[in-house]
Amino acid sequence: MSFFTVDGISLQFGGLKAVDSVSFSVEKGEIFTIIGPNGAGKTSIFNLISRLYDPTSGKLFFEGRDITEIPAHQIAKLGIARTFQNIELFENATMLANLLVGRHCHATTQLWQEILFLPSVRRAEKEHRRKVEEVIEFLDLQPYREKLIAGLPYGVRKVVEVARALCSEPKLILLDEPSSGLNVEETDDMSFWIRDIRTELGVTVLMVEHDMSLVNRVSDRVLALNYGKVLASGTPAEVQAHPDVIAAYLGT
Ligand SMILES: Nc1ncnc2c1ncn2[C@@H]1O[C@H](COP(=O)(O)OP(=O)(O)OP(=O)(O)O)[C@@H](O)[C@H]1O
Repeated sequence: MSFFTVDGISLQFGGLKAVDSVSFSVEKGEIFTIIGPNGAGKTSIFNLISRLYDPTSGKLFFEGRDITEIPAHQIAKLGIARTFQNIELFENATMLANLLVGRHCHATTQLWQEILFLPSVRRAEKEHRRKVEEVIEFLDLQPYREKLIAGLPYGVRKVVEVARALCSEPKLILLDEPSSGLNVEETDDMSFWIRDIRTELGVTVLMVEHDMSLVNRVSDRVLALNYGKVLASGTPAEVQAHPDVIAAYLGT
């Protein structure tokens, strides 16, 4: 069985099939990208995987386990983290505080233990801080540790969003349009981070992306969607040469 499998999943909003019987599998260590024109259903698939939406039909499997009915708050604990297209950080908190929130799924201490500040609480805090510092180092975010998110340039906030997801120590990371809003140089940097996340941290990457230069540089395999349905899947070159994909992008 594959590392992660989407099996015949559908999502209906009233009369609209946003996702229509989509199936695909991601292998451990892959960078797998979903592409498609606006409204194709890409973000809806991410929202299904992170369990923000319940599928109308179909199943999701992670490491051989059926996760279709796992509640959203337990998904991070299983080892799946995500970023959002429109950056979801606490604007008026420091970067460090935002990254510590990313450790929430590893919280093991109870409120009463925290009030008494028991040794177990101090040990857990040290461990959270150690992990967060590792991620800060990995993504070269040292200069921004104590800065408020609201004061950071957009390109840095995009990297902090990735950092927050990495702080939960995921096995699978979902990146929703990591290059959106970035300039060419920042997109270049993002492509290096994505490859390093796979190569150095061993995290499997499932990404939604519009920038085809980034898609071509980092993806092992690509899945193209339109109107909620799979048009083609394969290597980036195979998918982009597929007549249905060309027609969807040209709007013919
Ligand atoms: N909460 C919702 N209620 C009703 N319709 C929705 C909802 N969310 C998405 N849709 C519709 O479902 C379809 C798929 O939307 P989705 O956001 O998944 O597409 P997308 O491929 O991510 O698009 P984009 O590239 O523009 O982000 C669209 O027709 C959209 O209007």
